[in-house]
Parts: sequence; structure tokens; C-alpha cells
Amino acid sequence: MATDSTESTDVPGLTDAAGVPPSTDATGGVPELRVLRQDEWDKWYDTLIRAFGGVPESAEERETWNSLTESERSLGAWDGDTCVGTAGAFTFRMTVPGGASVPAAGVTMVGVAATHRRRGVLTSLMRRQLEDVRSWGEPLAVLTASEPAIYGRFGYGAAAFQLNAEIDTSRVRLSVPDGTDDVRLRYAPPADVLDACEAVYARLVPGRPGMLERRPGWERVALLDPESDRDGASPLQCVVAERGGQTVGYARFRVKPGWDVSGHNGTVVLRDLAALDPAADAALWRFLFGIDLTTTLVVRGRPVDDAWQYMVSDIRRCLPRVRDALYVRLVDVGAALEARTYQAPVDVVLEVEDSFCPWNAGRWRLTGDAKGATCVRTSDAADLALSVRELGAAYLGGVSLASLEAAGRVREMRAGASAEAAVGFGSPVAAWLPHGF
Ligand SMILES: CC(=O)SCCNC(=O)CCNC(=O)[C@H](O)C(C)(C)COP(=O)(O)OP(=O)(O)OC[C@H]1O[C@@H](n2cnc3c(N)ncnc32)[C@H](O)[C@@H]1OP(=O)(O)O
Repeated sequence: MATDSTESTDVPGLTDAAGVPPSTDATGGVPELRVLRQDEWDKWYDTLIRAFGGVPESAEERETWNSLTESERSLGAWDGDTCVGTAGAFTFRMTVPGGASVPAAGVTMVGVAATHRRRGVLTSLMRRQLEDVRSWGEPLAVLTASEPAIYGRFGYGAAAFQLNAEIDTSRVRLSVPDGTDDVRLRYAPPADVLDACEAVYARLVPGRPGMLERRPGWERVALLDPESDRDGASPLQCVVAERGGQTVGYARFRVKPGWDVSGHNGTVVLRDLAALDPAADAALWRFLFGIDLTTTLVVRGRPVDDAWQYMVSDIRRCLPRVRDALYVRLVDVGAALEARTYQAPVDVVLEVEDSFCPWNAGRWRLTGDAKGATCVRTSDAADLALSVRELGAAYLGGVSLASLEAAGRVREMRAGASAEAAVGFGSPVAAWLPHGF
């Protein structure tokens, strides 16, 4: 067994929320949890891939994820020299309401071997990871979930949602704003215009809660284009929007040609689109709606308030659907609530339940407005009682505390407190995670 005693957790760390050790594995041992060594990465990653079905990734994808893995922030659970559990944490900074960029651990690459499932391995990984994140001084942990039912028990709440659509572009028309015709569009190989596209992306990051600052190396993910992802469609294509010689937007997409007895019925599959102003945005959408020999535009993972919805002639024929996307966990309640601002003044005492990270539990007085906030321990009477999961859901302004109260997930101890807090916590722009990780 490859071990590193300086990085190993004690076996007693492998306990469930009630402090009960997980069942032993088939060989009678208890999986050992430790920080990943770079030379173990292949075994570790193979465990993850198998937990997701075992279909190998392309060499390009595997190499990209290898280079992005931060091994010192990644954990493995080992049964002898067999890796049976994985969990990673990227170093991110995420925009929060008010525009600040806050350190956040991007929880990723979570998998447990089916031979060792439902014995508390994930629970142990999550506990150790959240303790680590706390020790790194990061107030937030964020993730995208393979299944929504997994992470609530660890204090993660669904905070940002994504809009998906299948637009019948043969029937739906767009009304575009003034200035759209002044935007020049041109095709370019995606890699050739990557820097200009990244500059557009970077300018958008502070404006939307949930967006992640691009760290070095992550621009490669935007260009990943394995054949296995194409499903018969073209390689990734890119169109940039320009005005006065400046890049003001871009769209990356594939085209899947199609024909039936009545003629063409090709599909455009949008990968990502970013624009610095409404005219550039409209020019790109108008382009995507009008590509010759196509009748459908497939849109995935867009912000729920995406502007195209308000330009179309027939929203029903766009088949919009909303899905959970970004889950947020407040690792340090006080620091996290102080890191964002509040669009209307708030002065509220929160009684927070957090059995998984007990350092957060108890009463906090949050006082804040659009300029800043303080959040300190208090013994004053509570106005609202809620679990850290609901606080995570409301944190980016994408889920209303009043809606959570209506669902019985937030208890109001002072009449009117949830409506007041809901206004303060809200955001004029929907929270959005532009890409997976
Ligand atoms: C951020 C990301 O990477 S998301 C990717 C998550 N990974 C996957 O989906 C890959 C396939 N699945 C797996 O690898 C595993 O089944 C995991 C990681 C989801 C769960 O690992 P396990 O070690 O079996 O979880 P563990 O035993 O700690 O379960 C803890 C609790 O969560 C519950 N739970 C675990 N997985 C699920 C699930 N998929 N759906 C509902 N409940 C679940 C367990 O029943 C248990 O509940 P209990 O405490 O009430 O008994």
C-alpha cells in the first residue's frame, strides 16, 4: 500500500455524521483516506472514470484533467493498494452578489467504487474535504452534482440554475435591438481567437454571481472537442463579433446536418456564447438562428435570465427547461455572508443548523446593504431559522428565502423577516455557472 504518513488521516476519521465507523469492506479492512500523490493519479482517475461507467476519455481530455488536478487538494480512499474513492478540489474564485471575487473550493471528481458503495466512504471524503477547505481559509465550497440527491446532507444547496432549450428556428423569429447591424461577425478557428474570447469572458465575470475567474490552464477546457462528444456533428466552430476592430463577443458551436423527406433539418448545438453588450449578444443569436440548412438550435447551460428569451416571437416553440446547476456550501458562514453585499438593507439574526460542519452552527447577526456587511455571533433572539443548505441555496441571490420559507425549509421567528431578508439577498442578475468542472 502506498502511504504517506504525513498526509494520512487516522482511521477514526472515517466515521459517519453520528460518529459511527462505516462498515468494513469485503476484505475486512477500513479504507484509508489520504492526500493524492501525483504518481497515483492514473489509478485514482481510473477509479473515478469507472464510477461514471468506465468509458475511457480521449487522450486530450485525460491529459487536460490531469494537468488541472491539484493533487495536494485531492483525496483518495484506499483499500490496500486499490483506490476505492476519489474527491478533488479546484482553487477557484467565484463572483458573489455585489461583484466581489471570493475564494471557493471547486469540489470535483467525486467517485466511490461500486464494490465499496454505501459504506460511508463519500461521507468520510466530504468531511475531510470540508475541514481542509476551512483550514485553507476558503469560505465557500461549490460543485455540480451528478445527482441532486447526493449533496444536501453535506450542506450544499442548489444556488444557480441553468436554462436549456430546443428552439424551432424555422418558426421562431428574433426582434433585435438597435445597433445589431453594426456588429461584424466572422468565422475563426477557435484556438486562433482564444485570447480575444477569454478577454471578453474575463470582463463578464464580475457582473454575474456564480461566474468563476478563469485560472491558467482552464481556457483549454473551453476548446476541448473530443470526437466522442460530437454525436455526428461538426468539430467546434467559432464566430467572433467585432465592432470598431474590437472583439465584443463570440459563440462556439457545432452543426449537425440532417435531411428527411421534406428536406433539410440540421441542428445547431451551442457550446458557449458571451457578449459585452446587447447588440453583440443579439447579433450572435441572430446568426445562430439563421445558419443555412438548420431548423433547430439546441441551447444548454445558459443563464435562466438569458436575453434571447425576451427577443423571440414564440417562447413555446423554444421548449425552455430549467435545471439545477451550481451547488453552494458555506464553509465559513460569517466570512461568506460578509463577502457579499445586499441589494437592500438587511439586519437579521439567523439561527443556523449545521451538523456536518458544527463550527457554523448557532446564531449570527447579519447587518448589511449594497456597500458591505458584517456577520457576527450573537445571543439575540433569532429572526429566521434555517440549515446551512438553505443558506447556500439563497447565497447567490438565485433562490428566494421567502420561497424557501413557503416550502417549510426556513422558519420565520419574527413576522416579516423572510420577506425582508429575501429582498436583501436577491440579485438583479440571475446566478449562473457558465461551465462544468
Ligand atoms: C462533484 C461531483 O463530482 S458529483 C459526482 C458524484 N459521483 C457519481 O455520481 C459517481 C457514481 N456514484 C458514486 O461514485 C457513489 O455512489 C457516490 C459517490 C455518489 C456515493 O458514495 P458512497 O460512498 O456510496 O456514499 P456514502 O456511503 O457515504 O453515502 C452517504 C449517504 O448518502 C446517501 N447516498 C449516497 N449516494 C446517493 C445517491 N446517489 N442518491 C441518493 N443518496 C445517496 C447514502 O444512502 C447515505 O445515506 P444515509 O447516510 O442516510 O445512509
